[in-house]
Amino acid sequence: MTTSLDYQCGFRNHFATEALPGALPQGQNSPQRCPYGLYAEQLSGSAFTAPRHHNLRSWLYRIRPSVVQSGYEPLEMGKVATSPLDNPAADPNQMRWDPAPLPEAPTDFIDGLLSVAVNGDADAQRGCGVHVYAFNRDMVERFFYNADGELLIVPQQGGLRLRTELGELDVSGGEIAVIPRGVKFQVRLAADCDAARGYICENYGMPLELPGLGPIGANGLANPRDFESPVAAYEDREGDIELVAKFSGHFWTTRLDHSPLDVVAWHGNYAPYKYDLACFNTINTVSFDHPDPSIFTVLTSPSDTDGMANIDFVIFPPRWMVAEHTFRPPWFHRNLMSEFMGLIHGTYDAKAEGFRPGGASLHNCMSPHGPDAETFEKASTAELTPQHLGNTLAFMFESRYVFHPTKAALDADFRQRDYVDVWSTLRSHFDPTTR
Ligand SMILES: O=C(O)Cc1cc(O)ccc1O
Ligand SMILES: [Fe+2]
Repeated sequence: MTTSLDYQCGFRNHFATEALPGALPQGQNSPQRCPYGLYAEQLSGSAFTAPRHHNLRSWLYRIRPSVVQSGYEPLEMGKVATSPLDNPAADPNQMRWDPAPLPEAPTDFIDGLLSVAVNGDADAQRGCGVHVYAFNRDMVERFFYNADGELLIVPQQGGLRLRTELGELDVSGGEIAVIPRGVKFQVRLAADCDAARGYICENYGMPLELPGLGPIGANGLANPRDFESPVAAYEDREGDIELVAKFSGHFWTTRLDHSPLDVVAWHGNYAPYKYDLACFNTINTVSFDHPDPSIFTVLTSPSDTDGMANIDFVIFPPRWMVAEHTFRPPWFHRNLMSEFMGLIHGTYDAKAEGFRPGGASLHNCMSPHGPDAETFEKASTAELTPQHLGNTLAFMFESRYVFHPTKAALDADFRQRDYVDVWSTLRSHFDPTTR
């Protein structure tokens, strides 16, 4: 039996939490001596001088400071790629993949990572890596941190227990979690499952934030109070421990003689968080036409250009469809922004079949896409009564930077090489004599 976890609520609140009474220093960050003999350590997720609304840092009170580690050695991780690739291979073809198979051999979260597409430049802190994970073993004596970006984890199958320096989070299909850049953590399977699969957006750029709501007003879409961060939890454990780092596109490994999850208390606004996508307050048309999918933005990582996201995380949640005299599914389109999509469960309203839960699609900058032929025929003649689209949860990582699929993804036997055929039977219906 797993115990259910406590959380602190609110998006990026200035949290304060202690696992032992009085462990958190009061009134200052760096007392001459911290309670319980703890060490103080600041973890900065932004430049010290970032504007206040982008300034991210937490103070950690831990049993040993993070500097207590030995030297890092390179670790071969052939299936994980970072942008820019050595041989970038983006092309304008629409691409789609079936779900990555679950492993048969014992595989933990790190070994179960496979990169699908990457963009931007990790060292320049722009763009992202899109990965899928599939694993069947807990990380036990192994921990991980990522200096290249924050990790947006989108579970598709199976529950995860994320054990982080700042406390623990449980997430499963329909929820998401974000592990900030640099935070040490390990991933275990939820008690009731023996394998897990999902998607990861490794965001090299500005940390994800809630989108501005403009004329929507003060409420709606993802509401801040529905985000949950962990309470402090620590283990005082010695052993032969491995700490894996991803740094500048490469993996590195070092040994520790203790668990890095030794933070007894912390305060600040730089912390992991989770969010249940079912909490999303979906706003859509109640008159006509299919709005742009930006209306479904959960989180956004801005770039240096206003309105052009480094990454938008967008969902297509269960909702009512009520538009009158409208072709209701997504329209045919070409987009400056590049679109990577995944399906958490159910069916996506632009694709009658072929886009399977756990699968993925990539429609790069200006590559045409839209409803498949079967969806187009059905939706063009459907009776436009209010319809509840219940069994569906898709998402998109939309980016201003072109995605470069990895060689592994291009060569994967679960890639659908005939994807473009889903549109091949769309014929001309043009008749200049009939309106
Ligand atoms: O291409 C897609 O399926 C994603 C998408 C959905 C939608 O409702 C409108 C535009 C868009 O790019
Ligand atoms: Fe699209």
